[in-house]
Amino acid sequence: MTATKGLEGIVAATSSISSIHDGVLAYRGINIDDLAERASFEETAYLLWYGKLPTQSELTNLEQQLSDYAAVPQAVIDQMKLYPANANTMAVLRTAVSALALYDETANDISRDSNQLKAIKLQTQIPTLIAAYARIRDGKEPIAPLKGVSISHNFLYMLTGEQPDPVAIRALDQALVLHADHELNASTFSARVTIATLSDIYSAVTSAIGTLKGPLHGGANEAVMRMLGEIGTLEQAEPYIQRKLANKEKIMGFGHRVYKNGDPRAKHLQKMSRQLSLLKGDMTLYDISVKVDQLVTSQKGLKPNVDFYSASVYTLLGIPSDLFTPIFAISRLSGWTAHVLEQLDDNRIIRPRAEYTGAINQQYVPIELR
Ligand SMILES: CC(=O)SCCNC(=O)CCNC(=O)[C@H](O)C(C)(C)COP(=O)(O)OP(=O)(O)OC[C@H]1O[C@@H](n2cnc3c(N)ncnc32)[C@H](O)[C@@H]1OP(=O)(O)O
Ligand SMILES: O=C([O-])CC(=O)C(=O)O
Repeated sequence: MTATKGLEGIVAATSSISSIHDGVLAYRGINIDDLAERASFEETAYLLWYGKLPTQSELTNLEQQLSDYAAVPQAVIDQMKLYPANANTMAVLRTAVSALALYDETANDISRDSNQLKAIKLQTQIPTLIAAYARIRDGKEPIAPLKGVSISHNFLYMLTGEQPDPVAIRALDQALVLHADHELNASTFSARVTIATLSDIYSAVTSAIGTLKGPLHGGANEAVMRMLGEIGTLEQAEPYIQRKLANKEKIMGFGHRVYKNGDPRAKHLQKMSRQLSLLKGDMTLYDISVKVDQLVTSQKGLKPNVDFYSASVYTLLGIPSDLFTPIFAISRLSGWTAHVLEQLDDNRIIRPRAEYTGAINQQYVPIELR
């Protein structure tokens, strides 16, 4: 038995949800480029869950459910008020999603219908939790979700209490479409491992949130913004990147296990970042991002991944950086739960082997002789 470090190149599941072939990402066979330009996030979530694009009445029905279930139990909001003020926002989300399970009598029902309904509820409650926490930690009262608006609209509204700009709603919605699913990425794998033990969907999503949090995965978008902030000016970009590369430090938002010629999602986020900068009349953040992109691409041959330009997009939307990875979770919840449903449709516990590299034939030594 020989282990492959990081399971690189190992095919660990069959799936009909999303595919990556020759650098092209597709959800249920539809190219992400088409979806990013034309689909709403709600349509995309429907596509991932049900395997086809919704008709108008199917979409209206899903939107109605998302609107109906957006509120979260008051007890969970009250608990969030007791969390330490300096808590990590992904840790808060992980804890709050776990707490949601305690207030759902159907939490342990893993039938398909019940899990599908819980996926819809989680899809709309997670934005409510994140927005509520963002206000609580700023000493403000959470704002109740609006009825009859999209997830992107509601999230931006619940953060500020103001009606968001349609351009901001569209930008966030497109970002959510782009992040919704990505084959067997680390957090989705976590979700599948958890549900494959016949645990429950809340446990699977909690595992996935904990996995997405890491800076080698979803946590990279927040780390990108930290880096762009440290760089500060266009002139500083080159010396900063040279220093990092000379110290063999990783540049966050670059590189990918699966894409070696570039992440097909990055160009959409770059375009969005440019458009938002033009609208703002301030190109600084975009120009620094492009400079870093050029430097890392030319000097390391590494291309930006989905996390790189999403950092400037969210910042230009006025979103604080500790909410970037939670926003990724809002989107990826659709993919995680689609994978949970798929895993349970044809389940087998996921239990690979390890290549043992430790000592062998050791004797037990009594404690007084050690
Ligand atoms: C949504 C997402 O999860 S997208 C990924 C988000 N993560 C990041 O942006 C973090 C930065 N990137 C990375 O750490 C990696 O590229 C990962 C985690 C995405 C992929 O990791 P792996 O497939 O294991 O690639 P690995 O780390 O082996 O990289 C291969 C080589 O490129 C180097 N490399 C990879 N990414 C980077 C980077 N961002 N900066 C500098 N060097 C890098 C590695 O150091 C390694 O060099 P070596 O062969 O000299 O040791
Ligand atoms: O697939 C991966 O390894 C990481 C990624 O890009 C994602 O989860 O969107």
